[in-house]
Amino acid sequence: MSEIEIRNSLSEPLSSQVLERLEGLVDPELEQGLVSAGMVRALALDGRCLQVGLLTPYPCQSQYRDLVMTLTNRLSDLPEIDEVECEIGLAVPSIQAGSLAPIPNIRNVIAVSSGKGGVGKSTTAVNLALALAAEGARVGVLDADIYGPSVPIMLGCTDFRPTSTDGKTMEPAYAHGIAAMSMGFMVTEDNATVWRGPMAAGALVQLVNETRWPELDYLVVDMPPGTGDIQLTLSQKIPVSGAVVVTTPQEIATADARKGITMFNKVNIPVLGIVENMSYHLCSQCGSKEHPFGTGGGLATANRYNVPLLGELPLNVAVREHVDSGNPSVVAEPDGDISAAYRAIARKTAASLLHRSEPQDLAIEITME
Ligand SMILES: Nc1ncnc2c1ncn2[C@@H]1O[C@H](COP(=O)(O)OP(=O)(O)OP(=O)(O)O)[C@@H](O)[C@H]1O
Repeated sequence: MSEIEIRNSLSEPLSSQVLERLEGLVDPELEQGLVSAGMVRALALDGRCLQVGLLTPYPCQSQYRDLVMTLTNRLSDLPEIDEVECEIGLAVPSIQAGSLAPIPNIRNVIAVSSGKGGVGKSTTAVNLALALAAEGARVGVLDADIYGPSVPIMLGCTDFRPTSTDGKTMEPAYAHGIAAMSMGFMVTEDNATVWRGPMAAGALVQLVNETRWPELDYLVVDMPPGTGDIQLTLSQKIPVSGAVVVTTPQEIATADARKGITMFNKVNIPVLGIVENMSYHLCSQCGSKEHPFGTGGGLATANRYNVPLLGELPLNVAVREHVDSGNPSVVAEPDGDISAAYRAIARKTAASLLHRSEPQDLAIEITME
């Protein structure tokens, strides 16, 4: 990460003592001390109150409270300090993997893909998008699954029809605090299924470019399943910053996930990690953990390609019921275990994007904690 200037009005030796303590605090996803991670931006003393300004480069709002508590504990034993005030802001850098021009207003595009159909790619994409938003980011979702667009149902906006105010671009739908665009808003499934690969890919590229996206930290793209021409064309025509590969644990699914990783490697798109869906099932009778689709396929694939395993989701009837009703688990049960698992995946995905590429520019926004 590039050298970052700290607005520091503390005098020595207090300044060194504070910086040393802040460096001793290691961000769990960036695996660096707060100073080396570039998160410490401002230090000032107002009487005996130490003011600390932090900026995180990835969304992690649910971690702020713990961070502030740990930080306060670490700093308040210094004799000059009675109180610590902490401001935390989010500044997501734009990561561009290839030579394609960025889409206006969109800092990062994250593709969610699966080698095999039916593994829960759309469920993961929608929950990942909502989890990134729940962690503080500005998020949109593009449903590129042209032959089976499920995002309108999953976000509960099937009746939405795009309109245009300038005759050139379409307004996206807004649901649960995120922007969304889907071919499902415009064509019926029956129409789309007769489209050939190049026509479908062309229509999707047009859809992404002709949507009036608001300012977004992340656009999550729910890719069509598989690794054929349409997926390859999309990966080459949309400036994807990184890809998440969804799989179930069994061999037949992980074999297809491997094909997905190979495809992204071929087009130089960093694979941010693997999500293993339907990893296990908790028996509703006795609570025991069962593995209907085997174990360890996601981890083995992650290890083989040296990419992170971003998380494992259980096979849980609530996950299906939530997306079927247009209220994905992250918004239906924000304090539940499944939501926590998706939020952890969101933080890891965003951090993986930082690990795998060099940031290019930074937008700064400060909020009060
Ligand atoms: N963890 C889970 N637990 C229970 N049901 C799930 C889970 N994940 C997904 N499902 C259900 O499995 C079905 C397939 O999921 P989804 O549509 O997300 O898969 P997909 O990989 O996008 O499929 P397609 O290839 O058709 O696009 C849906 O009915 C969904 O509700």
